[in-house]
Amino acid sequence: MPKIIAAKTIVTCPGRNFVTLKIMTSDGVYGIGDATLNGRELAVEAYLSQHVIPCLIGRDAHQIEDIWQYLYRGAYWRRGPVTMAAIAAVDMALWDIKGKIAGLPVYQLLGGACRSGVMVYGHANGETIEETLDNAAHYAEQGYKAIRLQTGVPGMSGTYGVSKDKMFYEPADSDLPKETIWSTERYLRSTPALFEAARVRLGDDLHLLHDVHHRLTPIEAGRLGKDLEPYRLFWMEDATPAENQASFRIIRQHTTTPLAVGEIFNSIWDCKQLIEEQLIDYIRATAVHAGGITHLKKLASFADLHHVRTGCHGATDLSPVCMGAALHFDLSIPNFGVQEYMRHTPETDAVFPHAYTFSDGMLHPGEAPGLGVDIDEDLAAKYPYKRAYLPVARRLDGSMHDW
Ligand SMILES: O=C(O)[C@@H](O)[C@H](O)[C@H](O)CO
Ligand SMILES: [Mg+2]
Repeated sequence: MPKIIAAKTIVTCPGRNFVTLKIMTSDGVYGIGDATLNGRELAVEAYLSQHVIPCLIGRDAHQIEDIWQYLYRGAYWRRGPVTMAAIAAVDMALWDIKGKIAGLPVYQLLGGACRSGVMVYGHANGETIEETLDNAAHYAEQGYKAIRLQTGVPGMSGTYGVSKDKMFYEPADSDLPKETIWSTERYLRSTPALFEAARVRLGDDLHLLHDVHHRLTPIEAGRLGKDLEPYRLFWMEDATPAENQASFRIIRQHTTTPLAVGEIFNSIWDCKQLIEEQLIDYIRATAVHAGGITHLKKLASFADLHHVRTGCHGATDLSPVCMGAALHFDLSIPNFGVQEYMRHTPETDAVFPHAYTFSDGMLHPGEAPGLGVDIDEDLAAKYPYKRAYLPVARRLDGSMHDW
C-alpha cells in the first residue's frame, strides 16, 4: 500500500495568494491539493500543518473516502470554510496520487468522460457598456460560448465585480480591505440596459451570465430577474445572500431567469433546501471550498435528482490545482452545466504547470495521470505571501452593505 510518509504546505503569491498541500507516499508518488481561502489563507495553512498533517502520516493513501470521513467526523467541529478547504486539499491530493499510481487521469477514476469537453464562461468587464461589450466580443472571437457581463454603474467606480475585477489583484496602497461604494437603486437601473445592448451587439447564440455578488434583497432580486427576462440569461448569480435558503422562494415566485448560487458554500448542508425545493438551477460549489472531489460528487448526485446542474466556481483566487480537479469532475458527471474560467496570471501558470487546455470555448483536463497539475516549488518560493483581502462595500450613508 502507498503509505503517506510526509506532507507539507506551500504558500505562494504569484499575483494572488495560494496555499497548496503536497502529500508524499512510500511509493515515491506525491499528490497536490488546493487549500486556498482568499483573505484567510494562513488559517487554512495552520489548520493543515498544525492539526491535519500529523494525523495523516502512516495512513494508506488509497483510502480516500475513509480519510475524508476521518477528517470530517474526527474533528468534532464540522463544516465551515477553513475546515472544508483543508479537507478538500487532502482529498484532491489523494485523488492525484491514486491517478498517478493507476496511470489514469482522475476523470477516468470518476467514471470516465460524459462529454468531449467542459464549456466555460469568461469574464467581460468594463467601465461602460461599450467597453464591456468590446471585451465580450473579444471573448466571442476566441470561441467562448458563454460570457459573464459586469459593467460600471455611474458613481460607483471601483466597486468590486461591477466594472474592472482587476482592481483587486493590482497592488493596493494598503494591505487592508479596500472600501467601495454601493447603491442598489443605481445598480438596478443600469443593469438591464447592459443586457439589452448585449443582445443587440452579440446576437442570440451566446450564453450571457451576470453576478450580483449577494447584493440584493430577495424582492429586489426578483425584480432584477424579471427585468432581465427579455434577454434570456444563462443565469443570475448570487442574487441575495444565501444563509437563509428559504429566501430564494421569493425570487423564484417573481422570475423565470435561471438562478445560480454557491461559490461560498462548503457543504451539501448549505444548499440542501435550495436543491430539494428546486429554488435554484445551478450550484456553484467547487472542489477547494466544498470538501474536495469526494464531497462534490455527492453534492452533484443529489442535485441531479432535482434538475440542478453544476457551475463550479473558477475565479483566480482558486489555484490551478483546483481548476484541474474541477475539470476532471465536470467531465465525468451527468449534470454538468458550465465552468467558470477566469485566466490566471502567466506567473501563476508558470508556478503551476498544468495539462488542461482551452480550445473553442471548452477546457479539457488532459490525459496526464492524476490531476495533471504540478507545482514548481523553487519558483513558488520566489513569490512570498502578501496579505490581501477582498474589498468591503458601504452604502451612500456609510453603513456596511453585503459586499
Ligand atoms: O463569481 C466570481 O467569479 C466572483 O464572485 C469571485 O469568485 C469572487 O469575487 C471571489 O474572487
Ligand atoms: Mg461570483
